[in-house]
Amino acid sequence: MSNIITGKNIVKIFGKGNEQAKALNKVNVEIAKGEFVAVMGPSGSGKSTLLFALSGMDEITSGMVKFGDTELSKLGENALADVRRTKMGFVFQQPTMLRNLNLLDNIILPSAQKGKKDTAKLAQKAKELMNKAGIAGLENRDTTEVSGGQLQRAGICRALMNEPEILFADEPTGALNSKSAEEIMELLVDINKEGTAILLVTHDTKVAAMADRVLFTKDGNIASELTLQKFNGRDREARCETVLAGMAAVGI
Ligand SMILES: Nc1ncnc2c1ncn2[C@@H]1O[C@H](COP(=O)(O)OP(=O)(O)OP(=O)(O)O)[C@@H](O)[C@H]1O
Repeated sequence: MSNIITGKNIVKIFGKGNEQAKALNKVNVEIAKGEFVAVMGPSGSGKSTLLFALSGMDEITSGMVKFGDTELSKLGENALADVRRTKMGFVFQQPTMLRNLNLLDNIILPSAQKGKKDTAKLAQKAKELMNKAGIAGLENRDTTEVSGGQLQRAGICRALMNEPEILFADEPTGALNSKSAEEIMELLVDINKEGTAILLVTHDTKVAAMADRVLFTKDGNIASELTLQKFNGRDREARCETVLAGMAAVGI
């Protein structure tokens, strides 16, 4: 299977002189098209830095990141922004929404910014996604009038508006209770089944256990990885135990 993301010898150093921190130290990583990969590791081990490097959100110090056949560092700022906007989706722990817009408008806003697309079509698409995400009927709600889980689902709908090839998610369930976290994960599993690759950073074993593969980071590198069967809605406990054993094996 061909890769959607290929990272080779990625080094990321923050700061200068005595203040330098090597957040990534020669990381090699490949993500196949349609694959669901979770990243776990101790705080400060480089998980978010890796996600930012692989998505072209942050420049790397050395090494290479490819999206398909395109080397991200060779793209100009506008071309890189275009790849991110049209081929990648982003979900963070706290979705950033504009408070003076309702949920539907927040979902379509980034896609509407280009000014070329028909707003009615975008609204239709957003409604379809909201339906799929279980938040149909909340279109006109203010962002302060929905739960954290509903807001995160809206954030995921927004990330899917452009039908990305890969979704980058940094602790998408980190601010949610366990029931909402599970619902978000089920939504991500469904999205992945439809073909969108996912790279997800998490501290939660249950969340990582739904991925096809788990990368364990330690001291700025991938210390080990675990390949699981495609999640079929069953064997959650056994999968969690496998992930826990994987963590223990690398001492995290
Ligand atoms: N903007 C920055 N400036 C300086 N150092 C940074 C910056 N961002 C991250 N770092 C450092 O890089 C290392 C990796 O950070 P990163 O945020 O990737 O870790 P993480 O595994 O995602 O941690 P957490 O689980 O706590 O979110 C840490 O030592 C961190 O202090």
